[in-house]
Amino acid sequence: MSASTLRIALVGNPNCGKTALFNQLTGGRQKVANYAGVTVERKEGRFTAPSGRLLHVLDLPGTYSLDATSPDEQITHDVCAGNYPGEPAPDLIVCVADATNLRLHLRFVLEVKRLGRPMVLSLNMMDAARRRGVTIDVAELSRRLGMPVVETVAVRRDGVKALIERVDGAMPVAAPVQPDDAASRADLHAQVRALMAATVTMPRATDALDDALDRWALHPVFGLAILALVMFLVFQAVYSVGKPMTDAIADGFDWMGTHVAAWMPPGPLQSLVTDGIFGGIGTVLGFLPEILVLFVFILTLEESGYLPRAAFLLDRLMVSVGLTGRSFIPLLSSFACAIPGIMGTRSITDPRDRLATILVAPLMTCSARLPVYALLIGAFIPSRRVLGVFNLQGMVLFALYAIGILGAMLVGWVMKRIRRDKSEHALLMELPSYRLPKLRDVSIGLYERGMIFVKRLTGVILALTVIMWFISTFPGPPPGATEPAIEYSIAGYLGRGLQHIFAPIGFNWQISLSLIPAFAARETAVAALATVYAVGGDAVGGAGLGHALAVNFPLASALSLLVWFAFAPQCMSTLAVIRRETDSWRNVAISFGYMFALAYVASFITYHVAVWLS
Ligand SMILES: Nc1nc2c(ncn2[C@@H]2O[C@H](COP(=O)(O)OP(=O)(O)OP(=O)(O)O)[C@@H](O)[C@H]2O)c(=O)[nH]1
Ligand SMILES: [Mg+2]
Repeated sequence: MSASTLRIALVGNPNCGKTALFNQLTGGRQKVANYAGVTVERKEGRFTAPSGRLLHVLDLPGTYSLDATSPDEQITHDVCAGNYPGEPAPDLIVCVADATNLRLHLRFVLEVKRLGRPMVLSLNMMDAARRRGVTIDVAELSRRLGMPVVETVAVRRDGVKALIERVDGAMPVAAPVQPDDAASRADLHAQVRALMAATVTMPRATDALDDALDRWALHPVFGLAILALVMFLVFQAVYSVGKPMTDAIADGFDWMGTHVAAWMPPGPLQSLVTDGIFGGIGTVLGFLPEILVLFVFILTLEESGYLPRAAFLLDRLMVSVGLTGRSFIPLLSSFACAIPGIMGTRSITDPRDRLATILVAPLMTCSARLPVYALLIGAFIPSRRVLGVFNLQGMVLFALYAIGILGAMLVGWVMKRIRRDKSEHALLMELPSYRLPKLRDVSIGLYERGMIFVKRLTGVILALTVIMWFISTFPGPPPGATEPAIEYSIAGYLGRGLQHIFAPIGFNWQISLSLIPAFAARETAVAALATVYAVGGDAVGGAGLGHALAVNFPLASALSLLVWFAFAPQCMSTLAVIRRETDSWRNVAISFGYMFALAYVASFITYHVAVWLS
């Protein structure tokens, strides 16, 4: 590495804005959110400072202390101490502190100082500090700490100038700080108090708005009512706002498919394009608006500071079902996808709580299941108003999410019964200030999610759809065949084979077959059904797949399929992440096995009750 490159590590307590700073410096798009424990991995970025010097920046998980207690904190500890495999200690530690909460954050600054490495303190969130009337004597703080101190506002483009100027100065940027003598080591708190007294004036009252909001949000009764209302509104909105857009996209694709097909000679290629690409992929793409609406809400909630409050409210309940309040945010992330959810469990200190959370995370309805739900609900549930305001389809969607959550509670409770050590941990979690979400952050988050979806669509889902089209088309029917052509194809044989397993829960061969690609990516079940029915001669463009299903499929089977997807075994990528995060094949087997059994039994009951009732 040349002498002019500088390796900087951003460290600090959780939620002080390290990642926001990292993104601002490097132009990165790492996830920023208003709760502790967002970053759980080491992330690297680089940028060229005005002087031409190349700066390597490391964003690290937040930690309250260098005595690591959870897997994510361990990473920060190892990087700072120079013990991280394959990586020398950073040239400069930029310790980030929340200027509105220095009483807490300075303690960590002093702890890092003991490492005796070159160090700069970044007083972040200076905008919020000024607004609240906090004043800090930066020069005096710098003198007392024996290190450069700069003010930053990580969420503003010009808010990191002072930090860049500081680190872009002559090398070395900062001399190694002198560790304090052993006598004063014992009492970090006394040191913090002395520093605070000499350099910081705090306004007497804390943030009045936060307190006022918390009186409602943390109220044992109103708080829960508000939480339930928030969740309910989210699913209503997904339906009311997303559905019309979905229909428009589906119609657009149908129109395009018909026009493209008119240009092509009839034959296998035309069938691939209309049935496979436009029918299959187009149908899945149509669900993008619903997914994005869901994410507008998730991202807004994440940035608002409300989530840790919800975690507090639910802690008692979560502990009683063998989880912890700490599980709440990883489980909520699993609504996007179980993979970030499972990785988010790294901030859970207790290994058993962590494992329990990992095992139930895939029960949360991930966004890949949304197209499947939306398709089946659209086909089978009438679009009616209930009590004049609520949309029945939206209510069924909400119920499906609720089934996943109840399933997770049940499984957590059973695991708690099984495990011998029943100790519980009190929930210690910081409540961040409420914050109005920034349009820019929400837009970046939405763009990222949208791109993930489109990449899946043009990657794995497209590939699987082409394969599905191929096996549904070949081999062609023998001369003199009496059944529809698809019955003689590979898909027909495979589907009928699988049907032996799934007939007891009401699945026909087409559905049984669609479960295979769904194991790679859930949405593909929709594309696969569209392709299979299209090749089989049904019109699936626009709202056609819904009609094809409604005609070919009894209601009992549809309900059974919905319940199947609520509990269905995780996709392959989730299993791979469980393997990586727990380092055990046994956990993978347990996780897959219990979900398969749960899904099968629940669908079996649903199917037979529905048949009996109808
Ligand atoms: N007002 C204001 N908000 C900020 C500033 N810096 C960060 N934030 C907000 O603070 C919250 C936390 O920011 P992150 O960058 O995720 O914090 P982090 O330190 O990376 O947190 P962990 O990864 O959990 O350790 C987000 O809501 C940011 O939008 C700032 O300078 N001013
Ligand atoms: Mg972070």
